[in-house]
Amino acid sequence: MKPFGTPYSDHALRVLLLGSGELGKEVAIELQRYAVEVIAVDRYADAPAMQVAHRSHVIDMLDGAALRAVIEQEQPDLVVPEIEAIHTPTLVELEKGGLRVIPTARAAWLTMDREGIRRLAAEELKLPTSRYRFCDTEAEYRDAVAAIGLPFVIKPVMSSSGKGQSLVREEGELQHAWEYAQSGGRAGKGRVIVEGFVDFDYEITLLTVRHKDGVSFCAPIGHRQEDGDYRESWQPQPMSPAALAEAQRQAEAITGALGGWGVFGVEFFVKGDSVIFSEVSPRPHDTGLVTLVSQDLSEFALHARAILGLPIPVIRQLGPSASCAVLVEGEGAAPRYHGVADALKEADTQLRIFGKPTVKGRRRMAVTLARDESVEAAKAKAIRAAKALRIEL
Ligand SMILES: Nc1ncnc2c1ncn2[C@@H]1O[C@H](COP(=O)(O)OP(=O)(O)OP(=O)(O)O)[C@@H](O)[C@H]1O
Ligand SMILES: NCC(=O)N[C@@H]1O[C@H](COP(=O)([O-])[O-])[C@@H](O)[C@H]1O
Ligand SMILES: [Mg+2]
Repeated sequence: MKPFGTPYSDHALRVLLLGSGELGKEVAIELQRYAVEVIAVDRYADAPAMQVAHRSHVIDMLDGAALRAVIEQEQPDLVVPEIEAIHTPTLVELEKGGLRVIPTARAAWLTMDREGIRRLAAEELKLPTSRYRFCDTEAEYRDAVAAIGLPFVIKPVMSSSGKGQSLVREEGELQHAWEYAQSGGRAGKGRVIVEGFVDFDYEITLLTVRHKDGVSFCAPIGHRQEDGDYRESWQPQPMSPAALAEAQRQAEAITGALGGWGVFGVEFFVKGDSVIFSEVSPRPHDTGLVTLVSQDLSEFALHARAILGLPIPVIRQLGPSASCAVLVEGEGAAPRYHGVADALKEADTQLRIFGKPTVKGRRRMAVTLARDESVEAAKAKAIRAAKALRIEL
């Protein structure tokens, strides 16, 4: 890596963020602390990370030509994907020509699509997963359902935050779930995965950092999901030593196979001592927002250090902590936030408002963060803070 430089100069260390949501905003802030020049890209203007970046571009990141053009124009030292929905074959091509993609272009390519990562995890690495089938047509879907049985989960192969995802418990829900998967994905109609429902005691994200000196794990993060999207997360999630060791083994296997440097959010279902791999993000994870208060180095600070080739000698967990996502539903632009003072009145409480410019449907707009004597108390406090907020559309 070349020396650290000065933004706006010809020797600036330049990072191009592909995706500029709430997670990218925190990564941008952490990179700015090292005077890295940050260029934020997303599909719409005034996205959260664009508001703290040195400059920004609005492009369709699924358009290979548009993606190539912005990278050629900006000549970044590092390209940092922040979402899945990117034309990753273009990143693979450009990497061959010397472009550095975080963690690797292959990792971004394999995880943009549920099929790539599921086949790597289950078929190559033999990690335990739910039963699964991929289908392109409604007839194949009906066959998959017959093979896998009820209940099952259906998801578009390209989607995140639960978009297009349904849990199907009864025959009568089959048709609607198929139609929702066809309309709800980020890249339009097409292929879906049908997964057998995993009956778990709890689920975790194991933040795994691959950096110049090896692999570090954060304490496990527990979370609760609704409609495939996270509502609360907490750290540390209590686990048996056997389950934690097994989760770490699988996380090391999957992140090692993906390679490169950076933070990975490895998701598992846990029942007793048995640990089932679900999926992995080769980047900071939404449930990891809790690390903004639960660790001395948040997942965003860790990502910045890892990708810049800096050391991570220790990660300090600061005690029981929680985060609560603040969602709004409706339609409008430039929302107003009421009750901020109320949300912050309790000790050890924090808030991040992302500054998303518009809402259409349901959207995560902010997160509350809290620490307390126990994970339960921290969670209750973060929920109270979130309830104190009112978003006016
Ligand atoms: N096979 C399954 N069995 C049981 N629960 C599941 C299964 N698949 C998904 N879920 C539930 O739905 C949640 C979201 O699923 P998943 O992580 O695959 O979706 P996603 O859209 O990729 O979400 P994100 O991008 O936010 O991680 C899981 O955290 C879990 O609670
Ligand atoms: N589970 C993935 C996740 O949380 N991704 C985060 O949400 C943003 C998209 O939000 P939006 O849908 O409100 O634009 C992404 O840019 C990323 O920060
Ligand atoms: Mg997930």
